[in-house]
Amino acid sequence: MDLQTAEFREAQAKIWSQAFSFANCAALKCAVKLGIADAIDNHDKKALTLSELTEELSIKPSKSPFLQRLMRQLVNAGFFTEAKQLRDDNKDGRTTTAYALTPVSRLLLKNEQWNLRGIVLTMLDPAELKAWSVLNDWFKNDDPTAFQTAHEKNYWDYTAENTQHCQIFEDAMANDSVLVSKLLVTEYKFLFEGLTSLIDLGGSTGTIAKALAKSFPNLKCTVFDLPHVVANLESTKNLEFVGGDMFEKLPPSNAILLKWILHDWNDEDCVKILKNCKKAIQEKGNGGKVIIIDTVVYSQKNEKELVDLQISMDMAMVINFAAKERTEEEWEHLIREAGFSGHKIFPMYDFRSIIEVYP
Ligand SMILES: C[S@@+](CC[C@H](N)C(=O)[O-])C[C@H]1O[C@@H](n2cnc3c(N)ncnc32)[C@H](O)[C@@H]1O
Repeated sequence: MDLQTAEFREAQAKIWSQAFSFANCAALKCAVKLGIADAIDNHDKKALTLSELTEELSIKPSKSPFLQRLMRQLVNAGFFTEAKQLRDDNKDGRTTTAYALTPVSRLLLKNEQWNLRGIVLTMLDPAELKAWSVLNDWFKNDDPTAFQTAHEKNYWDYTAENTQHCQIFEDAMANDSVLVSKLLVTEYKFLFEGLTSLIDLGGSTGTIAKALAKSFPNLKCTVFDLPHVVANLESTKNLEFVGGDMFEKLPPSNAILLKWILHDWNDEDCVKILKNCKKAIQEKGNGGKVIIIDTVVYSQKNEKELVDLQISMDMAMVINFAAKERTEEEWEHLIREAGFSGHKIFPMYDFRSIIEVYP
């Protein structure tokens, strides 16, 4: 092998950089856990020097040089930026470097309504990473999922038994649902007009159902999720929480919303869930619909970052659930198999699409 060819250099550089690509993820998680974005944002100048950041984060002064290295990693990855500012102690105009937020790190702020802190903490939770780390073992054993190989339980049983994992998972779901709710009650309001009842199946702690119940006071919204998820959640005038199993009989309803549900299940289970939904809608009478919010893989062919993300999300579905993200053809097949008469796809926002399904 000729070590001097461009091809060889590129190949070995690619392996090195991929083997270290976890460093950006780990640094991002560390930034969330330390609260770096909030420390910067809470400061009057909206920028902090290394010594100020060391103090604000209560970091041991002896570790300050290492904090500088973490910040370099985070700046290099585009999470933060470096700004020049006048030194407080210097009257001759000398400047010092201070760290400031970028549009990316604004999404790590605790009080930012669109924050994605839960997504970062869930995807990089040790329980999730352990499942990725046993993927090779899983390919050679009989376990249903790599998550099962890692934890000897399926994802939902593990989450039910681990309060901390349950909490960060629910936070992650709520993170995404804030954005989706906003779009549903504005740009996609027409989907809900005329409906009298809706079940948000697997609706977690109800972020979307709450937004719909508020925007449509005459729509009776029900969040139907596993009993431990909805226990102790307070119902209001047109919003109620019901604990149960989506594979069992569902309450009759005009419409059923399935957001990020079907990608957690294999085709056979999806058909069971969809058939269950159809029964619940038909029992209510008057048409009705299922509204699926999920990924339609490769629908943004020209946007490499989104395609990369969808491929990685698909791997996460393999690892946790032996399930999948689906292409338009795969969605069509599922919907037909479940006995629905038709559907329409609306590309919603980045990697999210809405699929309106008619009984
Ligand atoms: C990926 S999360 C989606 C949550 C929510 N729809 C959202 O997008 O924010 C899947 C949800 O399905 C729920 N779930 C899993 N198995 C279930 C079952 N057998 N019956 C009812 N809900 C279930 C989980 O508790 C979880 O809240």
